[in-house]
Amino acid sequence: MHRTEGAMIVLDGIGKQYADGSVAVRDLSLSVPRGSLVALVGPSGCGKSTTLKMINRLIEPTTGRILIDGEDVTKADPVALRRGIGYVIQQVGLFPHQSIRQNVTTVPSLLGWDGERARARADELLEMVGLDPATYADRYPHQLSGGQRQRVGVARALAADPPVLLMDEPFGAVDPIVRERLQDEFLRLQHELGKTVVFVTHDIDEAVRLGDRVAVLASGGDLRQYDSPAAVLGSPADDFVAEFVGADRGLRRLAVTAIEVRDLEDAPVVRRDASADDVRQAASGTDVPWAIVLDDDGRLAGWAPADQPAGSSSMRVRPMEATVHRSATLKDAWAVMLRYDAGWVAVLDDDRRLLGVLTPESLHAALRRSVRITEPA
Ligand SMILES: Nc1ncnc2c1ncn2[C@@H]1O[C@H](COP(=O)(O)OP(=O)(O)OP(=O)(O)O)[C@@H](O)[C@H]1O
Repeated sequence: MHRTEGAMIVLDGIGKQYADGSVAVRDLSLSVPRGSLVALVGPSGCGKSTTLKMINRLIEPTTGRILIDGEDVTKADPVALRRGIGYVIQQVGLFPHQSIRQNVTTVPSLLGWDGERARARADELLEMVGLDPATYADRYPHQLSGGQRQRVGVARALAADPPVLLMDEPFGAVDPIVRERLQDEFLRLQHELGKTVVFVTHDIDEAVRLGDRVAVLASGGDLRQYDSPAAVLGSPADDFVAEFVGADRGLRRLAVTAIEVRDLEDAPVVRRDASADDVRQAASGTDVPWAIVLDDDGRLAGWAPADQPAGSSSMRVRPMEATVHRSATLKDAWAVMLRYDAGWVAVLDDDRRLLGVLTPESLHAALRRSVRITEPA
C-alpha cells in the first residue's frame, strides 16, 4: 500500500492571546523535521496543548505563521486542513453509537471513499495497531478497554494516511504498564510509517522515550531547550530544564542511550571444542576469570570459568544468560547485569553472534560519550 510520508512543520513566531487577555503562547519558533517525532514537554499550563491546536487550527494563532511543507496553513481552509492532519487526544473521542470500524473510517467517509475501500482500510489499520478486526471491528467503544480505545484512536488518526499526526497526551489515561506497551507499539508503527509527529506530554520519561527531539517549554510557550533526549538529559540548557528533567536524569539517560559497537570491550573467547587448558590460557593476561564459548559459526554457546576442574581435558561450559541484543539501551544492559548479578553482559547481533561485552566501566564511558560534555561555568 502507498504511504504518505511526513511533512516538515515550521512554527514561525506563533502566539496566542485569549479574549480575556491571557497569553498562552507568547512567541514560539520551532521546526519539526520531516518524518520525525517531536515531544513538547513542560509543566501544566505552559501552552503545550494550545501550541498543538494551533497547528490544526482548532485554535487560531493571534500572531505568527505555521508552515507545513512550505505552505502557510494559517491561510488554508481549516476543515480541509484538519482532514489532512491526524489528531489523537487523551479521551479518544470515539463516537459511542458507532462500531469500531465506523469510527476508524470517519475521515475516509468524509473524503468520499467507497464503502469497500474504507472497510478494507479500517481492517488493515486495526491489524496494524494490534486489534484483530474479526474480534473488534463490529464492537462498540464501551466494549473495549481503555488501552484498546487508545489504539482505535491512533488507527482513526491514521485512516486517511495523513503526513502529520498531532497527539495530545494520547496515552495519559491508561495505567503505566499499558502505557509503556502502547508507547512501544507506537514507536514500531512510527518507524514503519515515518509520519511527522508532534506529541504533547507532561511526562519527561514519555518525552525522552518517544521523541527524536524534545522541546522543553516554560510558561507562555517559552522554548527553553530543543534537543535530542540525550542532550536534554545530559546537558540541560538552564536551571528550569534541569529541574524539570529531574535529579535522577542520569538514570533516565541510560534509557535513551543506545549501545554502540565502539563502546564494547573485547572478551577472551574460545571455540566449542576447546580444552580446559585453552580456557585458562585465553583468560590469563586479562582481568576476567572466564572465557566466552562460541560455536563454529561465531554464535554464542555459553561461557567457561577459568578455574576448570584439574585434570580434565574437555572444558565445562555454562549457559550464558546475561546477554542483550545490539538494539538494547544501556538501561536494558544494566538491568540484565543486575538481574544475573553479572559483572558483564554479552552483546549479540541478530544471529546471536558476539559483538563484544559491556561492563560497568564501559557502560559509564558510553554514557559520557553520548552527550556533549559541558564545562562547568
Ligand atoms: N480558552 C481559554 N481562555 C483563556 N485562557 C486559556 C484558554 N485555554 C487555555 N488558556 C490558558 O492558556 C495557558 C496554556 O494552556 P494549555 O492548555 O495550552 O497548557 P498545557 O501546557 O497544555 O497544560 P496541561 O499540561 O495542563 O494540559 C493556560 O494558562 C491556560 O489557563
